[in-house]
Amino acid sequence: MRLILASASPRRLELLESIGIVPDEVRPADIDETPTAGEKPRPYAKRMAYEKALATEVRPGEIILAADTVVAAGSRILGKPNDAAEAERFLRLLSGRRHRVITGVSVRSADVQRTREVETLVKMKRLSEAEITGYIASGEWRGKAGGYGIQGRAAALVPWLQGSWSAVVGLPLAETAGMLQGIGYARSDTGAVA
Ligand SMILES: Cc1cn([C@H]2C[C@H](O)[C@@H](COP(=O)(O)OP(=O)(O)OP(=O)(O)O)O2)c(=O)[nH]c1=O
Repeated sequence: MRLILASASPRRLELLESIGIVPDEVRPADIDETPTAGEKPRPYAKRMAYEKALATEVRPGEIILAADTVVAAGSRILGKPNDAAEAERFLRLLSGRRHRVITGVSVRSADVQRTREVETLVKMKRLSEAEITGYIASGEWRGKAGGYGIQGRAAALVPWLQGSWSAVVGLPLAETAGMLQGIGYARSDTGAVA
């Protein structure tokens, strides 16, 4: 089986490789990411992962893997900020609060598609003005849901989380490995030990 990672996210590729799963090809999916009216973060993340996998052509012998990560502040969906001002608004919204990070994952073969979502509770400390300014200046908010990356400087802003760290970074590894196995992908397909 050939594994096709339908994602442009460098984090997802690194996470997969960290558990010995090396995609044979990376084929990013381009879909409309607009939420439907009143759509809640959890169903939205699941739908996005489903649609990314569905939008990617699958040939016999291939497995498509796609994911989508959003930050939820209450029922508000925080995606990737468009600019520094929006990233700053997101940080102010999350400051001192518990919030949820939801990652949808979808796997698809020529015969079947399975999709699920994983939710993690994250506590962000109350941020000082200096912390907000410094973080925005670092540029690390770019391309990251909610405007922060827990794998970098923002680790200093998150005292705890409950759930899956890898899901926050972009791919819940235990769940993804299980889903890949369930759809017929063996790690030995990559030459690594099964
Ligand atoms: C919350 C958080 C998100 N992120 C990243 C993971 C995702 O790359 C990104 C959310 O954007 P996504 O839309 O999920 O993914 P993407 O646009 O980067 O890539 P693709 O759609 O092609 O798969 O936010 C972190 O790296 N660290 C974090 O702590």
